[in-house]
Amino acid sequence: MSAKDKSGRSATSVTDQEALDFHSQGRPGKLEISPTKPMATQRDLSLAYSPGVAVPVKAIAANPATAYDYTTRGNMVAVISNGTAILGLGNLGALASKPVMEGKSVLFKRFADVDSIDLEVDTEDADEFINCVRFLGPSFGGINLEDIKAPECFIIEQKLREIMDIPVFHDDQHGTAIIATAGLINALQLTGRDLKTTRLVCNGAGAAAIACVELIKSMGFAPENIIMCDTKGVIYQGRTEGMNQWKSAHAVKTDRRTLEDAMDGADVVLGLSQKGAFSEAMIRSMAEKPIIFAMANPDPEITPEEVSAIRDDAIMATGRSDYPNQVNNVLCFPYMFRGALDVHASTINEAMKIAAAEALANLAKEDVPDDVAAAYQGNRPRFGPQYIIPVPFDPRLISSIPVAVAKAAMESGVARKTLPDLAAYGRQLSARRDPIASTLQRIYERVRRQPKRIVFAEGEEVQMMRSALAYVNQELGTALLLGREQQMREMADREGIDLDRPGIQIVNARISKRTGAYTDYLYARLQRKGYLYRDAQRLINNDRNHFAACMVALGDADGMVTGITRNYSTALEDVRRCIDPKPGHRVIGVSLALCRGRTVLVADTAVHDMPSAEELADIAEEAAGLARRLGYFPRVAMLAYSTFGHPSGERSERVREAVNILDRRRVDFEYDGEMGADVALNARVMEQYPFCRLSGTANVLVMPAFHSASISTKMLQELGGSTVIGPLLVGLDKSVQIVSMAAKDSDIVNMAALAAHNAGS
Ligand SMILES: NC(=O)C1=CN([C@@H]2O[C@H](COP(=O)(O)OP(=O)(O)OC[C@H]3O[C@@H](n4cnc5c(N)ncnc54)[C@H](OP(=O)(O)O)[C@@H]3O)[C@@H](O)[C@H]2O)C=CC1
Ligand SMILES: CC(=O)C(=O)O
Ligand SMILES: [Mg+2]
Repeated sequence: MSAKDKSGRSATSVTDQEALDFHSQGRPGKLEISPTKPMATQRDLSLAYSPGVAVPVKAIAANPATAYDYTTRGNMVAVISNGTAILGLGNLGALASKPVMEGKSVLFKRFADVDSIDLEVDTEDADEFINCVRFLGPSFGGINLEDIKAPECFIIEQKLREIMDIPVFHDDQHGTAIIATAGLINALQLTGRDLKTTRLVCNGAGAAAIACVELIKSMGFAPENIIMCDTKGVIYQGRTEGMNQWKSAHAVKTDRRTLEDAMDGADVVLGLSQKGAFSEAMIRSMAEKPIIFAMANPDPEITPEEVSAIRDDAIMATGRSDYPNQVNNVLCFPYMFRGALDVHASTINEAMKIAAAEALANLAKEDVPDDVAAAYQGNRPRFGPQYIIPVPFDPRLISSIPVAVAKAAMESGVARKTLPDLAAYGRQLSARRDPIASTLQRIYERVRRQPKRIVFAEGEEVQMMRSALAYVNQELGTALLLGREQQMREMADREGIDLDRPGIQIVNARISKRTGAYTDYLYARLQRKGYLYRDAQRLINNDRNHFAACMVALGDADGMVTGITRNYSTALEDVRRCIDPKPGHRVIGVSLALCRGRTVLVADTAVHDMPSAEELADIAEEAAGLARRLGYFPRVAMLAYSTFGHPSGERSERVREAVNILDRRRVDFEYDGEMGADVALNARVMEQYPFCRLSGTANVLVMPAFHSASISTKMLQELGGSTVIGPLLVGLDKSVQIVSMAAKDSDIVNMAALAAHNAGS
């Protein structure tokens, strides 16, 4: 199975059911709001609310600029829509637009650490809409208008820009225009074209299309070389049907009347219209090395498969993430607002848009460093027809685009705050991205390059079936579902799960031809531990964890995931009966705790109850190794209740001795201790120990005992709002992951992907 087909399509397609489940599981929707200040004591209440809150109120009344210091305004953007042009789905109303708007808000946070809330305004009347939004200015640092149809969007945006003193940015217009222009600059360069003589057709004359054509013209395209089309065909001078002032501004003198006529001999076509609008004949009639941006969402005007079936000289882009060259405004709006907010910009002007387009275009030409390569679907892309624009997961976007935007805002006089050191600003921006999201993305991409056979041991459980399907749908490899076929099929039918999807295999232990081999293998391992042959036989016949682990041990599967029907330690015992530690390694559990853009690995959260000093040193080595494999530079803190000898105590001595052992082993990673968690995680506290050998706050925490590891990760999850992944099993000779009994589908798929990833390392 390959991760990409001929058109370069990668494997991120999802089923309708998966999309619905994703949105409905847990807390419905994709967003929640959480406080940033403690609200625990009477004092907190007095500060946050009456009487303390009166102080910032008066300060803001006296000087409105201080709202950026005392409230969320400076990092808060509203995503506002009336749902009249939801993606390319048309006018489905304000309520139906909510999933897209929540999605945009989440992308703001994920990609640029901008807080955002969606507001759906239930009117199609431009004046009513303007009246609703115009009074919201004090709440936000910026307004991102979304999926509002033309021509009302032009009136709405223009009016709001005039009356509001914060950036108002219609993403479908300008976000799209910036990305399309960046991609086009690069595609023109690759095909050796001069923008002054290039002939371009833009299909669609709505929000996105008009803005694209305007920005392209401002970059130097000749107006007479651009033909726009809409549902009525070519927009020519003198046309009266279906016109408005924004279309008229781009009407050209031409005899061409249809999209077919317009595309004949054209160098470039931009699709900002609807699914399937381009025919094969139209694409055939274009000039040599045509540039085709089919940007309608969710389905493009023509697919890359259709184009590659008829021509092999095209540069092709779509708005989707599962093909190369994703020309989508997600590459722009988070970073545009990041830069604008950070200089308290009063507006987003042409200079800022052009700066963003140029920065994006230039980024695609830069060499891709190692830590970035993994974001690129497993390949190190080189500037060329399949790579004209960075992908949304490129971690360099956050540190380059906002810098260009902020600089342009300062130079063009719309910044109300000056950033004196842009290089330092760039470095601060890098720290804002969420490292685990990139890490998981990287893991998925690596697995797609080398798909693996993972056995889902509890195959009769509905979560396991769903996870197996998702595993296969994401082209991570083959899912081997262990269980009784009839029971599984009945359950799958009831739940609407397609078990006949290529890539899913049902393995029935009772009728498997491998039962004998597994029993022999297990008996050979257990015969001197009090087990008879028939005991081994019973374990293989009746226990899915033993059967699955033997499949992995004997090479019939590459990895295994289990855990929802049996507690962690029981499942681990089952597995350990069949699989040994990797020679020279120790089996441990490592949890990944993700909180506020920071990821720490915590060990050992699964195996050692009260580790000795020697064992603690082993745990540090295993955890540092995992950190490295996940792409981190390990900085290991050996935690205790004391810090560097104070207060002294027997338990801390064990941790200190572990540090000495690591010294003697001359390990090749940073470590120090013993230290408290505050010293390990807080740079200011760590400064009080200038001799500490860690070059920054720790990203690997070795806990002194299982109970402290377990208690602290669970507290982080329940009280600290952290996401905790794992424990990941490390150190086994074969790849096995055990999920918690409460695991959701998405947790299981992540663990299956991690099992597949480890099977390859
Ligand atoms: N990749 C990206 O980042 C983005 C993609 N888009 C996509 O662009 C498309 C348009 O969005 P938007 O501009 O916001 O919507 P609008 O409703 O503002 O505009 C739609 C335009 O498309 C035209 N149109 C519709 N169907 C056809 C067709 N078959 N042939 C020619 N023209 C057609 C309409 O013509 P008429 O004027 O005659 O009604 C109208 O001019 C959507 O598919 C959207 O998903 C939008 C923003 C970003
Ligand atoms: C991507 C986007 O904003 C759209 O298709 O409307
Ligand atoms: Mg949109």
